[in-house]
Amino acid sequence: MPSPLQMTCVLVRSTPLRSRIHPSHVLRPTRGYASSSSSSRSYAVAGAATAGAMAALALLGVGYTGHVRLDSPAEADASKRRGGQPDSLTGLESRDMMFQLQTNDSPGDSAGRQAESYITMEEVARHNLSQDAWVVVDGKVYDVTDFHKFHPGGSGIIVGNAGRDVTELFRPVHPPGTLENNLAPENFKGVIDPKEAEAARLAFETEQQRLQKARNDLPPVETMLGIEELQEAAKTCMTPGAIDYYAAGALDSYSVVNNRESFRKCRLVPRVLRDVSAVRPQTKIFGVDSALPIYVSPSSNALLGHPDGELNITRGASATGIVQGISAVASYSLADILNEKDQMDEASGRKMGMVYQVYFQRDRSKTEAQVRQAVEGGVNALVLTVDSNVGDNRQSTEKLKGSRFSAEPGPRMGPITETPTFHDPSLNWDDIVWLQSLAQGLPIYLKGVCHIDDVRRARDMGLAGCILSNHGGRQLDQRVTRILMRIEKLTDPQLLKDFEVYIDGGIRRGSDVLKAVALGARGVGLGRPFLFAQAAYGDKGVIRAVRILENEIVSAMRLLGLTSIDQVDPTMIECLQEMWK
Ligand SMILES: Cc1cc2nc3c(=O)[nH]c(=O)nc-3n(C[C@H](O)[C@H](O)[C@H](O)COP(=O)(O)O)c2cc1C
Repeated sequence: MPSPLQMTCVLVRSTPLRSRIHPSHVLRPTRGYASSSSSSRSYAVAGAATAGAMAALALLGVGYTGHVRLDSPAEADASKRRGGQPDSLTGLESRDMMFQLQTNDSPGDSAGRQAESYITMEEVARHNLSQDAWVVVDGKVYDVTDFHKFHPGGSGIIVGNAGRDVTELFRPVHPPGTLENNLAPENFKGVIDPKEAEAARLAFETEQQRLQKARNDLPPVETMLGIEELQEAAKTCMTPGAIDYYAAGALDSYSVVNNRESFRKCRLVPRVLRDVSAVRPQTKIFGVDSALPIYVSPSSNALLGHPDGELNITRGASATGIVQGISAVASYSLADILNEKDQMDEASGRKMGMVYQVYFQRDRSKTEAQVRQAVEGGVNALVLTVDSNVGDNRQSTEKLKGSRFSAEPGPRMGPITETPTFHDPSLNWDDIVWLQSLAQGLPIYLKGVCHIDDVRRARDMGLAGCILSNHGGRQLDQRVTRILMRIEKLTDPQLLKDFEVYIDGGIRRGSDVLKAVALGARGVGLGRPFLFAQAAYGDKGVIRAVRILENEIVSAMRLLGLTSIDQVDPTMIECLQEMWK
């Protein structure tokens, strides 16, 4: 007969979208516990870890089926407080992910001995350095010292929050199983005092309730009339951290502001007395038919704004006939997104356009695996981003972390002094040949180019095109923001003959799109507008954003005397002299 404290919890995921946890990644709380292996300590760890896992998975909005024996009064009470059933969890159908927590230790009945085994937040706070980094997620403590260097979202976000409870930051952007897939059992250090965990859980829930209410109170999506209005609406139902992640620019955000300003400093010159009864804004982007000369610029962490994240964008892009760019560090896996695309293609009877953005990782085998998966998955083109070979340096983000998580100045030096270990800083032109060998003939575009000589070199290497971009002002601040001037210089008919140039950054109106096209762009990318739109209204927000832009593009085309996109030409734009200074 099993001991009352022999617990087996088997949780099985209900959606097929996420990746499978390998049996070797099963979390075994007792093995990883930092201190002694006394049974009372092991029990405390196992019990709280089980409770924490349940709460975490439920809060992630994922349904599970399974069972758990919670025979200790403390566990039963904790479960009741969470509104759960003390001895069973039943739920949605089971499919593809299994998460097991097991311990066979004998009971320890002393509350004193249990408390002894907890890790305090004070102790966690001592591990706040890049060479000694612990974090708390759902009341459990993890040592992420080795892992943070390889974090796809950058080392800085982890090191900047080392020594703290990161549940609120972690949960919205990581699918279940992330910790188990990336950390060894030894990295699990134990659990924090349930009182402290409870306080963190309550704070999290209060914030979730606030956000849910704000989401319910959003005005109907049809009332949104402009991209910036959509963005502002989204901010009302996002955490300050999420808003900052989407909106922030590097250092002084000079480039973010100037991306927007540069469009305002150009004016359109209409032609009159032309029959504009039938206007066709359609064009080809990345070799694919597109309803409009716009595409979704690949951007990470859509999940931060909405639980369906990038899938919202896939649905919205498919419904409106525009191309979706997938970030190499998207919050949903490429497999999930391709799966969603297949479903949308089947439902609509046409194939949506999709391009995959590549980062060169230090571990080339990972880059190779991603590229192969994208090519085999049927994407239309590869976009290699070449402007991000260091970690993020967003000052507003650093400040926010400080105020939200600690009053202490604490060492937050990740982004500034750490050598990035995810991005390969040795990336150079020779590597392009390697990417070409993997691409199996798919067109490759370079994203993040500004200098005319780099554009020429890309063309000479047989690439399909370049995206003139400063990464939405998120990388090198003060990087050239007069990108329209650059593109004008590119209106060398020979250069643009067989080579496509795109532009992104600060495009918020249909007139901005036409200005870029007038200066020689094949099309334009938008990053933040789609992130925010889906954050507020899911796929409906994405569709609304496209409809807003479509409406503006078509009406501007009529007013400019244009019936098709190829009629837009450089004589229809004047840029203010100050732009060229
Ligand atoms: C939150 C966020 C995440 C981004 N992630 C990526 C990324 O993973 N890869 C990439 O090439 N560009 C990324 N970008 C840059 C966008 O692709 C695009 O260049 C930029 O957002 C365009 O500026 P806009 O936001 O003003 O439209 C990101 C931008 C934002 C705002």
